[in-house]
Order: sequence, then structure tokens, then C-alpha cells
Amino acid sequence: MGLRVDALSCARGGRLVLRDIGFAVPDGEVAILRGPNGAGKSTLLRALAGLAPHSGRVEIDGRVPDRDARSELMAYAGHLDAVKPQLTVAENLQFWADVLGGTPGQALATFGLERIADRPAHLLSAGQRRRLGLSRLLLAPRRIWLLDEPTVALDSDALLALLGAVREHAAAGGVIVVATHGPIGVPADVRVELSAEAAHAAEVSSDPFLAGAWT
Ligand SMILES: Nc1ncnc2c1ncn2[C@@H]1O[C@H](COP(=O)(O)OP(=O)(O)OP(=O)(O)O)[C@@H](O)[C@H]1O
Repeated sequence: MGLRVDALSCARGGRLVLRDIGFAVPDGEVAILRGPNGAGKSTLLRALAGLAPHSGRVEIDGRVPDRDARSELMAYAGHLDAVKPQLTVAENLQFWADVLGGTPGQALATFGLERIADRPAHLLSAGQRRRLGLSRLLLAPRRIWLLDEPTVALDSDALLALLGAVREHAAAGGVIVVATHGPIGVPADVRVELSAEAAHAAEVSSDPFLAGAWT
């Protein structure tokens, strides 16, 4: 049981970025996505979250959930943090709580946001904004966490909070998929290596001009 990905391919801007990706992450395990800039880590997370069209199969507990069921099971924390700049920190959390369920209290405390709860999000530093974005993970329980470079801009306290949250989620049977260039402080149970060369080769071979179709 857990997450299983088979033969996933995904194009962006008309170029094939991911080709035939397959891996499985059992319940309670952490998968790390690695690969150079542009290899497709963010694309893969977005595809899993249902935010980028793709081919192939994404199974959860042996079934392919429909789009709504998938989003009920997954929480995606991407680069843009999904923070609404005009709302305060507390209002952002309340907004997400209204959408996702849950209550903001624990999320505020875990990521050390209480002191800045009344600050408008557009005034936050990069690390504060990232803390706020990550705090959404704790609002409503979602089995599968998809984390895109979650440690960027975090100080050591916030990093500890994130690691604690990841460990707790895994211990409770959750599945975590993390794209990162650096260490995240928890051992990887599953490693998924994406290579820019594979994507580039796919781009080249799928280009009819370069493939010689017009010669
Ligand atoms: N919206 C888009 N339209 C067209 N191409 C895109 C788009 N977003 C990303 N790409 C391309 O898709 C490829 C994969 O990008 P992606 O962001 O998934 O890589 P990444 O492995 O996460 O990179 P990084 O380590 O730099 O964050 C890149 O070649 C990129 O230029």
C-alpha cells in the first residue's frame, strides 16, 4: 500500500520533460527526488499533485483515484508557497483551513508563526513565507505530502520543525515525496534519480526536424 507511479511521462511547453518514470513509495516511507536543474523534479511533483497533465498511472493503495479523490489524498507544497500577500499570516491559515479543513492553532505554533500572526504576508521574509507555506501541511491530514525544495530559506529552528513534521507524518503511515538538492535530515527510503540528459534525449528524439523527418 502507498503510492505507485508507472510509466509517467509529462510535457511542458511542448517538450517532453519526463519519460517513463516509475517508482513506488510504501506507507510510512520518504522518497527523495534528485537531479540537476531542469531535470523535471518540480514537474514530477506537479504531475503527481494533478497540476500538470501527464500520461501513465498514479496509484494510491492499488487504485487510480479520480482527480478529486487524488487532491483529497495529497498535499503539495511548491515553490510559490501559495501565500496570499494581502492577508495576514493568521488570515492566510484561516483561509486554507476553510478550504482544506482543520484549525490553524497547531500549524501556527509548530512553525513558530505566532509572533507574526498579524503581519501581512507581503511583508514576510523569504523564510517566514516558506514557514507559512509549509504550515498548510499540518492543517488537514493528507496521506501524501509532495514537497518541492522545502528547506530553502529555512533557519535551523524551522528546519527542525519541518523534520519533526516529516518524521511524525511518516510514523503515522504517511508517504512523503521530496524534491531537494541538499540533505533534508531524514534518511531516504526510496531514491528517484532524474537525469537532464534523459529529458534532453527525449526532447531531441521527439523533435521531427532533429529526428530527420524533414530531410
Ligand atoms: N511552464 C513551463 N513551460 C515550459 N517549460 C517549462 C515550464 N516549467 C518548466 N519547464 C521546463 O521543464 C523542465 C523541467 O523543469 P523543472 O522545474 O521540473 O525542473 P527541476 O528539476 O525542478 O529544476 P530545478 O532543480 O532547477 O528546480 C525545464 O527544462 C524547464 O525549462
